[in-house]
Amino acid sequence: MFLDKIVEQTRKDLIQRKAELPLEQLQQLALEQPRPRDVLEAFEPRDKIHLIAEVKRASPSKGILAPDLDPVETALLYERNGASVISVLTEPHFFLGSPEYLTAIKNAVSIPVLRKDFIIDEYQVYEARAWGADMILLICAILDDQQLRLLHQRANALRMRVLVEVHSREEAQRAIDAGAMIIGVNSRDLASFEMNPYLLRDIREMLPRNQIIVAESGIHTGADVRRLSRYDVQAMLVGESLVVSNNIPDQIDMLLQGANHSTQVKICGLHDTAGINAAVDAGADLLGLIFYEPSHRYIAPEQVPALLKASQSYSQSASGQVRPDLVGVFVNKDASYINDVVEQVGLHYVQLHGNESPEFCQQIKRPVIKALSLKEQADLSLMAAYQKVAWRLLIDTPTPNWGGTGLTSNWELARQAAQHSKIILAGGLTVENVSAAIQQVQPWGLDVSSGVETNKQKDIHKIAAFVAQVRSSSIVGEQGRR
Ligand SMILES: O=C(O)c1ccccc1N[C@@H]1O[C@H](COP(=O)(O)O)[C@@H](O)[C@H]1O
Repeated sequence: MFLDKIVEQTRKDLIQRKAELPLEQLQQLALEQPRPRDVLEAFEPRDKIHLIAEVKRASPSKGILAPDLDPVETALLYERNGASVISVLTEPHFFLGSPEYLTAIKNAVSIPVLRKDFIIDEYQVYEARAWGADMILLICAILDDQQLRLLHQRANALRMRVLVEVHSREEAQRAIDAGAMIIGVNSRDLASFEMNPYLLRDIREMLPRNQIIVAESGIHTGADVRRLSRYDVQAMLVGESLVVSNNIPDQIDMLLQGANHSTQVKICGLHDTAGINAAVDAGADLLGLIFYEPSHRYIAPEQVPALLKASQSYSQSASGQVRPDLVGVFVNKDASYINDVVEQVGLHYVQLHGNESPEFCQQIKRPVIKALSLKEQADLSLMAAYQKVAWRLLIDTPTPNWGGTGLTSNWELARQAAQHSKIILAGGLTVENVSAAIQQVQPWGLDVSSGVETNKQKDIHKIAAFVAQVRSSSIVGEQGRR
């Protein structure tokens, strides 16, 4: 197994390095270094997704990636184009990294530098500092709790920050217990190299809101980074897609713009396979299911698992394509009922479209999208209380039927709301008006139902056209799609 192999090799290498340079001398070198750069400051502002750009020539899962890569030139290019931190592989056998790269890069750039390696011994923590690192990586999978704490403390004593990498709920809990302030969720299993694109979605809720969360591995496309915006991470660590790119500035721009300025699309009121297939194929980000009986779009919760299974594009999504997230829409239902449906259906988000109070929102076991109807300026004050408890606010048209009426909402009020919060705009959106809505309101996301229907049935052509129109109207479209 790769992890065993690399740890064994690292132990062998360490015996030699310790013989060449005893720990006491190394510690002295580490202490003589200028104070590390401020990593936490590099991740400001916290509501932006920052880039940790990696200098990597090879990887054991992909082989040689960039044989001719110039580490310093590459790092400088990363910095010039908006990276917040540079990650440098120092492992020589499997990643073709080197300590010299780290020191040379540290001397060339003015942003913090991460030593990316398989650290199992405090000797390596002192090495990192002596070579100029401002931050180290600690991988939960190769450390027990005691080692994790000890190495974390050693790094902090040298004023370095630590990126603690996890690949499961258990490891995430261990990272939290060890006091990690920066937690990296690696979608790649380092034992099998298998990717789990849903890992971040599955464990994001258990990660503390005030910690810095870093998404790691498999970040290539506009769709990949748009997903990160849904999981509220503060940074993404990207190596491969940068070093293999023939235009690094454009690739960085696509990643940063996509993560921070793309528009999410929710296709709502889906209740048949044709509609679900069309929404998935079009590249919708969120699929909405209406659990409000009076609606013609109502679907019974117990029917949903079979429906999703029967929808080929959802159940057997093409390789590289990640399934959209599921949103359940409820109107004034009991919290216990909603929480049961969440489990039964496997919902990722709950949309509350009635008179639910802020306190009610807190009883829901998934992130809440709270729908608000803004009639007049004064209604904007409603936002403050809900903003604290809801994951996103959805601005819809005020109507007696709660929603899904095809009536356009007040875009001017929505525009003002969008200045304070990441809002989802709903109500009367169509392929014809959606570009203007994006331009005027600049919402985080869009939600459409009536506008992609013909005769009250989802229209697969309208769904495709709507999503395509959003992608071409947003600052960031689908460039970079694999
Ligand atoms: O679509 C419904 O039937 C519905 C019923 C009750 C609450 C909300 C409902 N839909 C929401 O309405 C908007 C879409 O509006 P439009 O049809 O595009 O005008 C969206 O938020 C749906 O979740």
